[in-house]
Amino acid sequence: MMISVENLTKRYGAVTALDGLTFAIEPGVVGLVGANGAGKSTMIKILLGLLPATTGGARVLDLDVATDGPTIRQRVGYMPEHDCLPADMSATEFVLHMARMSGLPLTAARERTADTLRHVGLYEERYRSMGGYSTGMKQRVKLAQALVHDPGMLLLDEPTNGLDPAGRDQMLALLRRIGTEFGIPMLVTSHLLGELEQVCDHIVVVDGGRLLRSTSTADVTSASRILAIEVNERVDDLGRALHAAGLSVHPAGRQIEVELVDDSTYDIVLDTVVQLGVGLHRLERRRHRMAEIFRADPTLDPNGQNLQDSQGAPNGVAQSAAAELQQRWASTAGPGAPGTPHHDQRPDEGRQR
Ligand SMILES: Nc1ncnc2c1ncn2[C@@H]1O[C@H](COP(=O)(O)OP(=O)(O)OP(=O)(O)O)[C@@H](O)[C@H]1O
Repeated sequence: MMISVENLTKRYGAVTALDGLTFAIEPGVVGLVGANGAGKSTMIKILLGLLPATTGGARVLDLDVATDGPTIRQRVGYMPEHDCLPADMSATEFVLHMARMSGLPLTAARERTADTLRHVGLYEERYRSMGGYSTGMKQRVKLAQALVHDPGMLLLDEPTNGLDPAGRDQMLALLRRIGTEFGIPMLVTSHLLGELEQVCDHIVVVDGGRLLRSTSTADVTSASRILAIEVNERVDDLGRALHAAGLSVHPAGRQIEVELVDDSTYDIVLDTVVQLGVGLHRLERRRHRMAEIFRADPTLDPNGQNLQDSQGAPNGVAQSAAAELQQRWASTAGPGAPGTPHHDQRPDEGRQR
């Protein structure tokens, strides 16, 4: 097991930060997701053996956090959430210092520092003072110092915090590469479920210190029976034509979704696209999204907006918009007819990433 947690409770005076958590996770890229204050940082500090549990316990790489803290911290690389970098040092000086602190001889530490900074994507800038770095560059240095001593596992606290959408995507891709190419298992925290499900093999969801769900991502995000179609023009015409051809059609922003009945559904879609003479940009099976399990069961999701990322509109909005457009395509009046509103954006579409 990479991490196992048993009946773990942590109280700070009257505040219960973790409340009787039990779960076990195999090595891989694992996400710990929860709104701000859910208890993620507390969990990481307990796993590092830096903070004692109030009751219950945990094991990391089969070591007991209560008694084996120093060994855990030798074997695990830790990226803290907050900015902790000395402004007047360069990335090279800082990461080299951390490599030396972890016990590497000077030559090896120099080599590892250069390699690690290159892996995280810091090049010429690595000789400049970190005070002038962007948030993205600082996050990369924090990641590099966690990696430099070749740890057996990583604990990363909010590595995408403060990054713009492009920076988030780059950081997530980097983490995925570290997990798969270098084979380093990791626990990464975020308050955004949508971004963790892109890169994690397993997700643990906490809320108010309690466990909501611990699940393999593949179990939840398996392929759905929905085909997404994107064309270069005349989306409404295509929607009407597919409906007329007998398919169950739903608008989805600039895309159209149809229910996949069997292989003939693909033929109908392709024939219809050819008949209309429009350009086909994309035809693919949708995957389920993890937020759907929370939408399906509101009792699991007391802080839905936080867990659902930026797509957390209530499901009813999607349903009524879909019904309206379904009607529009079924009728001959076409778009623009009175009483046919155009808010055809489903909550899981138009993601601003
Ligand atoms: N040292 C402390 N003393 C008292 N309360 C604390 C302390 N550290 C955390 N808490 C409280 O414990 C709860 C969990 O905090 P924690 O920092 O673990 O959450 P988090 O999920 O990491 O949130 P964030 O992403 O905002 O850091 C919060 O209610 C927080 O206010």
